[in-house]
Amino acid sequence: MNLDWSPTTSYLLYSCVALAVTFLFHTILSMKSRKLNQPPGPRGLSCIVQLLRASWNESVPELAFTWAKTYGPIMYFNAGGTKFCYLNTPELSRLVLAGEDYRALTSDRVGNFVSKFTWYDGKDLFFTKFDVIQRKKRKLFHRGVALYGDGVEKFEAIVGGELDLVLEHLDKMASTGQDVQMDQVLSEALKNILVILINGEKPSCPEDADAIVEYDLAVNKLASEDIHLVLMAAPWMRYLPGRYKRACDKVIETREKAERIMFSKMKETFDPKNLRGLTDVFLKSREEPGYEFLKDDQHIKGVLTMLFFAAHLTSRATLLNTFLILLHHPDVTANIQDEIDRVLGDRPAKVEDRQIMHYTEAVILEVLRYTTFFPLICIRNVKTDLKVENYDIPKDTLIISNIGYFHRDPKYWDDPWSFKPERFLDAKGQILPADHSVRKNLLSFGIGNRMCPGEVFARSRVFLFVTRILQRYDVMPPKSEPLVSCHPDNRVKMLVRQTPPFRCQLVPRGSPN
Ligand code: HEM
Repeated sequence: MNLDWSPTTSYLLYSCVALAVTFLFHTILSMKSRKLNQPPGPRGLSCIVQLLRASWNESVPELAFTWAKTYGPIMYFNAGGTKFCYLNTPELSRLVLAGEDYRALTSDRVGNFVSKFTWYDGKDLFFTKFDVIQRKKRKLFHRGVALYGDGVEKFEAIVGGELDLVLEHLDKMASTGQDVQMDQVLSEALKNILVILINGEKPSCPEDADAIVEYDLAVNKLASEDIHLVLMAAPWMRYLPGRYKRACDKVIETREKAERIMFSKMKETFDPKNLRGLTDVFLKSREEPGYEFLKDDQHIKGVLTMLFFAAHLTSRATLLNTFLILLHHPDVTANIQDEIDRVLGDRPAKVEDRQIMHYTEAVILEVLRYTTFFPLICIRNVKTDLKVENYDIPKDTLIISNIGYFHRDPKYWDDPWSFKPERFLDAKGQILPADHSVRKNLLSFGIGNRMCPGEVFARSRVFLFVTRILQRYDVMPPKSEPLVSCHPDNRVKMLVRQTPPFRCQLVPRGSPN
């Protein structure tokens, strides 16, 4: 047999051996803590091999799903020195992440390789402790987004403006009778709205929004399981030529431009009497007592670029999943259109209409459950040793809520792999209240002190998009290609899983076809 020891083969072999040794070393070190009554879970070499294989194939959530079936409601394992505890039920997620006895101990996140590398050693808003600085940043986020009072009107105007452009674009395409590339048209509007939220104004040219998206995709690649799990255990891998170094280099390469657009350009034209968007809110606040830490530009840059990361692909996934699912469920589309005709007639929806358009709201909740495109969430760090259900969870374990598993567990959801908005409605067709047991089992936005602060923004925006587009068009499968499957397995695998590109036909409502 002729073995060809090319540089790539040697590199791969070297990397695999080095990684296996690193993981094994940490696992042996962790054996001494075995005396504790830790929750069940995979152990030893088999755990490492399965994890390495899954991270290579970007299928850690699938592995977590299988393990949850094997090990039950709570599981624990050690991956190369990082201790993980997965909560595989909504009850345990609520208890450990938000319960009175636990939440003070489980509200921290810690910097990991991605946050340290990308956001100046953890000067962001996500991978941080729940300390005074974090709470102040969250407060400024709410002040800047201001989805209350006049803020709602401003939000409706921004989204409405972008939707006008979307409809103009769609009208042109629909009039040619050609299929519409839905993901492209909607993504464009979504990213513009985020840039407006951050800067207070539209990107000065399309390339600016694209540059931010390019940076965002680079960070997502670095944060994806296949890369970051390995870099967490073996940070030195970033210096070796190959996929890990490439991922790190891409972040550095794209960061400068994104920060120039979101921060430096705004700083140059900042006027404290005329606050345009979130960047200005942060710039102004650094003059307030208690907010001096913001005089370090890296804190503001870290928050802004991290916000784009938190908001962009999650919103994109929700909106595109909604349309892809509607294409497969014409009955659901017809029900939404009935509700639009009954409640709105020809006027565009307002955010407050969410409270009376129960069916549309139920569809959005079911999209979040059925697709669960962000399957492993929360990622909190345990502050001290914990006892959960008689099990010992050591200090510094990472707690993860495995919503990818329990959002599809038949114990909580009847026929979980079917799309059924009715599960969120009562017998009178009213949306179940947020404290209803069914709603409480849906944890797409997390729970507790670190729950997603962008939930209202995200759900309101999807609502405005869906109602406006379905008010105008019937959406139908494409003529030029088979309809892409809407099954959650058929997704582009990354940290926040995305629909594959898809087309559809848009036919103006009421026109003969
Ligand atoms: C459907 C869309 C979205 C989903 C599913 C989602 C989901 C999540 C989840 C699961 C977390 C972690 C929560 C926890 O640990 O308990 C989170 C955190 C966060 N999200 Fe969202 N998110 C979405 C949209 C947004 C948007 C639009 C924004 C901003 C405008 C945003 C900003 C944030 C921030 C800043 C955090 C970190 C909060 C903290 O650590 O204190 N998200 N999100």
